[in-house]
Amino acid sequence: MIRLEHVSKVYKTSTRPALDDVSVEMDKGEFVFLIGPSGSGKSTFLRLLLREEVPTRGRVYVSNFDVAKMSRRRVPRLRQSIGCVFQDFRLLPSKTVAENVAFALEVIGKPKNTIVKVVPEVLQLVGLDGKADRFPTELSGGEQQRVAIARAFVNRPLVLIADEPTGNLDPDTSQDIMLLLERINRTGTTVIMATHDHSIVDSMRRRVVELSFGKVVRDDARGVYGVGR
Ligand SMILES: Nc1ncnc2c1ncn2[C@@H]1O[C@H](COP(=O)(O)OP(=O)(O)OP(=O)(O)O)[C@@H](O)[C@H]1O
Repeated sequence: MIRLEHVSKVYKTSTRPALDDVSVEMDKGEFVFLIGPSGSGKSTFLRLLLREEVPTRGRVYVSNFDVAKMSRRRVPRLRQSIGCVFQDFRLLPSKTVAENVAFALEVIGKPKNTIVKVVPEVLQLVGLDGKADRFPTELSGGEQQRVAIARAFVNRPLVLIADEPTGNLDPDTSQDIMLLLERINRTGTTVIMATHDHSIVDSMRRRVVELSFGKVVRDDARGVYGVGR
């Protein structure tokens, strides 16, 4: 599903590689935590999957896309197969909950009758039925993140990338969001989550890929955040 082969990334303005000879494979339906200290290369890893950056060396494959080599014209199709959730939610403030989710489908040209059908379904899945007509400012942080997850998932992506999705949430709300990501993972969607949250990683016991100075220094099938540290 996802494969990096000897991937290095050196940004133009930097001497040290952000990623340094990374080879890793993630299968369909896996739930993977990407951990490591600030600056270890997690965001760079995720940006390469989305073709927001291209590697300096190596190959990146997502599903049947040869991501680094594909033409610019095909990039939107790659991005349609990857849903993204961020720490800061990134909702459109002038649109309601339902409109935020619907917008993700409108921009990829889905017909109106499909949108009218699937938006309520996904809002129910994330536990937001009844809040469809609220604006983001009228929601709690946890509810806003649920909208962001609904928006990322409504097109049933193959992969869901979550970059610090619980970074702005309290521990209880974070647990609720993790339950939701687990539920989405159970539908067969591969979930890759970058996080600094020790307790979440320790409680979930999923695959842990740890980066340090751009290298993969650990890859545990059912890992915890820190081993002997
Ligand atoms: N656009 C860029 N231009 C130059 N250097 C960059 C750029 N983006 C990241 N870097 C550098 O690449 C390295 C890896 O950064 P990256 O953002 O991937 O780390 P991270 O693990 O996601 O960190 P954090 O946990 O703080 O988000 C760092 O040294 C960073 O300064």
